[in-house]
Amino acid sequence: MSDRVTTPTTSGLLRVAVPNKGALSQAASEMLRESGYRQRSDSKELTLVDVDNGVEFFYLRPRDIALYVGEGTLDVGITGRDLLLDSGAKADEVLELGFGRSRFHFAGPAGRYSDLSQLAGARIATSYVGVVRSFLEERGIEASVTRLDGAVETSIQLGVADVIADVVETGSTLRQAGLETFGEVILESGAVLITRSSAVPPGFEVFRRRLEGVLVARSYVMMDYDIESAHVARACALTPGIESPTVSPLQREGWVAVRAMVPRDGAHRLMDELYEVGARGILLTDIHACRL
Ligand SMILES: Nc1ncnc2c1ncn2[C@@H]1O[C@H](COP(=O)(O)OP(=O)(O)OP(=O)(O)O)[C@@H](O)[C@H]1O
Ligand SMILES: O=P(O)(O)OC[C@H]1O[C@H](OP(=O)(O)OP(=O)(O)O)[C@H](O)[C@@H]1O
Ligand SMILES: [Mg+2]
Repeated sequence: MSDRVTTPTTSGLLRVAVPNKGALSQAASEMLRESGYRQRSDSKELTLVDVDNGVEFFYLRPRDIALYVGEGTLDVGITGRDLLLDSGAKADEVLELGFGRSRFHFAGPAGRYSDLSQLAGARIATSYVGVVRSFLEERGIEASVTRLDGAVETSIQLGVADVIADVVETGSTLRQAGLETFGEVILESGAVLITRSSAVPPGFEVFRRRLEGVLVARSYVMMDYDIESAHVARACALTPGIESPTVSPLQREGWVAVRAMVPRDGAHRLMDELYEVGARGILLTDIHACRL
């Protein structure tokens, strides 16, 4: 990152685009709040300045965010990978944010389609024309693609399309429409942080590190325990921490206290294993923020 070019912004504030509504909006604002930034309290607010943290937030449609960032109008954005790819904007994904995960699929009436070769000559409805066209082109499949704004599942029932290509999360919308996916996943999506790698704005690294800190804080917990010095090596092998565990002497002769960050997943199993090797007073605590 350090070899990237930086360009000054006119206001001196980092200009950040945040989804104003939809599937990514709430989780994006929550993550920013956890990163120490002010967030709007009213969903009608369109912009918000956080002078103390050197950031100005613009609440925009997630589909438009990649365009603003790609053109350099805004410095940074949070949007979906599928929307970034669909836009063809010259913005780059720099961090996956761990929410808004979905898969992009072709789907048709249950039982009718099983293979992508059946797409040849089909009428495909989608809100993601860019993604679908490049997928078909790469495979040399000729089909007609129609752009719809949303609720694409209904287009088949209405006779406008034979097949749809859309975001699938739980699959319940497809099921309700009597549709099922077929063929390989077109792409795996999720919320991502984007910027222009060719012109990284000042203040971007601090912003990225704050969000990364939240990701780490969410996926790790702090583990503390006491153990006899004779067993500490075995215990530390189970809890190596990020750099290395902290081992401090206890008042009680021959015992030490150990502190290490451990992955949240499997932390309870780890507590069982630590108990087995002699650890006692084992505590798990949440981490609220972190810089590694
Ligand atoms: N269950 C979901 N439904 C829709 N989008 C989801 C879901 N889960 C994650 N996403 C992601 O959210 C982004 C699209 O956001 P959203 O659906 O809110 O926008 P939109 O379809 O343009 O607007 P709206 O649905 O409010 O008209 C995409 O990146 C998409 O992959
Ligand atoms: O697999 P599921 O959990 O059912 O979620 C997927 C559905 O959610 C989104 O619709 P959205 O509510 O954004 O409406 P839209 O289609 O009008 O964009 C998406 O377009 C699918 O229709
Ligand atoms: Mg939608």
